[in-house]
Amino acid sequence: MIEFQSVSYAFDDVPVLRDLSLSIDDGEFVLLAGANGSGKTTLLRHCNGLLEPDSGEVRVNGTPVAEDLIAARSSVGMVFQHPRDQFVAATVGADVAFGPENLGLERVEIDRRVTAALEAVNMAGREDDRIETLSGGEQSRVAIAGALAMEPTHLVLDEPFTGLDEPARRSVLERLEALAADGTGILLTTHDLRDVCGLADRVIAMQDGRVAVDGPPKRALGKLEGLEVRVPNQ
Ligand SMILES: Nc1ncnc2c1ncn2[C@@H]1O[C@H](COP(=O)(O)OP(=O)(O)OP(=O)(O)O)[C@@H](O)[C@H]1O
Repeated sequence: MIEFQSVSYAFDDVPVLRDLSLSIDDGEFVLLAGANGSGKTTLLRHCNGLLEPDSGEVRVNGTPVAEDLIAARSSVGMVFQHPRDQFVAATVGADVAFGPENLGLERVEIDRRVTAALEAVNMAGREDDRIETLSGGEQSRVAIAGALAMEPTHLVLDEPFTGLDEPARRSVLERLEALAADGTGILLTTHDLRDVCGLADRVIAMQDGRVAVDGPPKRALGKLEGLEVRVPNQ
């Protein structure tokens, strides 16, 4: 479970998260929507301690993030908006292995995780491919594999569909659906709910650093007017 308890955060004295409380259950598939600048990315970056609240607390599986950064970073896999900026190695296998290597795991366990993570994103056997030669969709899936290799309880993705064409988008969506079905909690930001909200358990929309709407998609969709979110035709 990821819990935000009265979290406030400001960049240079400009409030971005305002007394925000929220909890995300294990296995829940949550869409985080809202206008540009409403605070979505800032919220995500609190989930594994990339940012720390000015006040309030974030807990992952019961432990305050600030108390145990390694536990938070192992439990919450993070996939950033531009996966290209996230890669640390030249080949797929080396990149996906990087996180487990940093946990100090045995080689055999690292290899097992890399194999499983690449299978989970439909990239099995592509360890030796150079990342620069992959398509955008394949790069997104490798970035997801890198997060999965940490065997997180939650996967947090910032606009994972940016720049992807329809087949790539579909492929990433299918992977996320399969992961959610296997019990991984998913939290993803998007401005466009049109083909994701069928997969989600819950839609949260932010406005000015606060939760403006929170509920199951059917209930939330009717309340999003004015929040700059594309919704399916109803
Ligand atoms: N590093 C930073 N320094 C100063 N201000 C920042 C920084 N990062 C974000 N902000 C500001 O914080 C506010 C919230 O930004 P954030 O990226 O969380 O919004 P968002 O909802 O993810 O937006 P988008 O949909 O455009 O990605 C914005 O006003 C932004 O300008």
